[in-house]
Order: sequence, then structure tokens, then C-alpha cells
Amino acid sequence: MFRAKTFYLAQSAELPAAWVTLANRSGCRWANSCIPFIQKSFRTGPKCRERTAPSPCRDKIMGEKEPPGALVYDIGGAFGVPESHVEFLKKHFDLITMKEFHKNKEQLCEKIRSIFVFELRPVVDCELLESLPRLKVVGNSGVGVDHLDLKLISSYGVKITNTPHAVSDSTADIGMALMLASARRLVEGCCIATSPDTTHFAADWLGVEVTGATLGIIGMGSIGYKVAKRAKAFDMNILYHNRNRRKEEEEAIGAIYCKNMQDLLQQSDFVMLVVNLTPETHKLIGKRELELMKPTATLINISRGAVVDQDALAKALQKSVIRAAALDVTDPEPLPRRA
Ligand SMILES: O=CC(=O)O
Repeated sequence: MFRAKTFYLAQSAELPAAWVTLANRSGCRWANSCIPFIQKSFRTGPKCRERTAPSPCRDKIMGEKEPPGALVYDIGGAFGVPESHVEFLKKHFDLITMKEFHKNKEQLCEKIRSIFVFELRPVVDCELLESLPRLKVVGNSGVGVDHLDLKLISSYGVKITNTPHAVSDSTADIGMALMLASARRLVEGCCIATSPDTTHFAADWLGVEVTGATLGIIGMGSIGYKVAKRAKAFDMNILYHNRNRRKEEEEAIGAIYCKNMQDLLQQSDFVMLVVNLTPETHKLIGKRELELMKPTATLINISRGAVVDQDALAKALQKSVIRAAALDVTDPEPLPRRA
């Protein structure tokens, strides 16, 4: 289901070798699951203030003689909505790319009723909001909306939608894949197996076991719980830290609640981050937290790059404060390449 997968040892980027990065987990399901939310917002009609007087062009749109305009960054290409989504989207919207919009702002600004944000683009800033007087909704193709200025967008009377649960399974799978890959040194093993320089396989080249190991999940939302269920099947002991205790889930999988994150960090062999990025979780894991972890522990991040203090992590890996890090997300993405 992944649109693009890049699985590489982060040696090529400015990172220590122990960093394993899996980038671009974006699921194709995002686009499809976003549509119902956008349509619902049109049907119910947000209680937004109209910013300009009705115009003949607008009346035509409201009369549904033609589909509403949806602004997208691009179609296809490196940052556009994938071609495979376009047929479906076009059944409901007139897709207008940013390039087309910039060329013909005066006419198109009246037609655009929604912005479809795919892979963080287009950037919805004040300038764009000012130029779209008929905008009703910003539909985000993903769960996390940390890249959107919710306050600013709402101040324009514009609704914001996301796609909760659409990628929960995929993301939980990635969490497990990263944990297993880093435990069993899968990427390094693959490099050794395919390297022209390999003459023999070292007998002591082993990873660590996940069976019987302790997994500490930070953030027991729907993705965290899905990770826990998967880890249970691998006979792992599960600890979790969450703002609120989740007794029902806890009992269902036999997890132990750690009110203090510190306890979880000290006891876990694998620590998996599954929180939203908010001001409270920004750099949640820094030098102090890394030093609390076992030197044999692995940090796995499937939330957002900025949840980890990357400089502190790089130093911790260089000094073997922890065993490894397996990252689905970084800040920025992708990380800068070496010159
Ligand atoms: O990262 C995934 C999402 O925000 O949906």
C-alpha cells in the first residue's frame, strides 16, 4: 500500500551508521479516505463567515452545475497528488494545481472551495487563505495536522479535516518492521549479503531477540494499541506511557501502565514513539531521556521527527548511550545528504 518506500542505512546521509531510516510511509488510502470528509463539509456547510459578496461565478458553483474546485499542489511528479488518485478525485472535484492557480488567480479564486493537502503541500499560509475567498475546507491526507496552522485556518472560517485511522495499520506495521529490522540487523545483513566484497559470513554476527524482550510504547492511541497487539504476538512484554490510562486496552493485551515515562525508559529494550507532535511532545526525547534508556536499548520513532532531539540522538548513538535508532520520521525529511 505504500506509495514509495526507501529503506536504507542512513550512512549516506549525515547520520551515524546505527540510524536506520524508513521514509515515506504515506499510504495511498489517504487520498480516498479524505474525500468523504471533504464532501461532508460541503454538505453540512461550515458556519463560516462569507468573506466577499456572492458572485455569478459562485452561484454557478452553488448550483452544482460544475464540480467544486479543489486546489492541489500538483498532479504527479515529486510532490503532487499521485496520478493513481486523480481519476477518483476528478469524479468529485475540478482539480486545480498551484501552477494553474498562479496563472489565473482572478478567475480560479472564486472556484476553489477546498485545498487538498497531500504530503504537506501546498503550504496553507495567510497569503493563500487571503487569496481564496470561497474556501470552505482544508482536507489533509493524513492523521497528523502538525504542519497546518489550525488557528490561522479556522480564523478564516475554514474547516480542517484529516483521515483518522486510515493509516493506523500501516503505521503499526512499519513500527514492527523497524523494530524487527533493527533487532535482527536486516539492512546491514542485506548489504553484507549483496556486497561484492563479502567473502564469508561472520558466525558472531547476530542481532538481538524481540521474543521475551520489553517494548515500551509511548503514546497508546489507536496506532500504539495496534503496535501492542502485534508485539503481543511476538511474546514481548509491553509497557506503555500515555496521558490517560487505557485500562480496557491494557487488560486486553496484558500491558503495564507506566505513569512516569522515566520508568518505561529505564525498563524497555525497545522504546517506540507513537505520539502526535504537539508543543508538549516537541523534543520529548532528548539527552536526559536517552541517558535513562538501557545501553542495549533501541529507539524507534514512528511519530514525527521533531518528537526527538536529533542532535542529542546523534550524540547518544556515537557514544553508544543506546544500541540503535530505527526511524520512520526525521526532521527535516529527508535529512540533508552529504555534499
Ligand atoms: O504520518 C502519518 C499521518 O499523519 O497520517
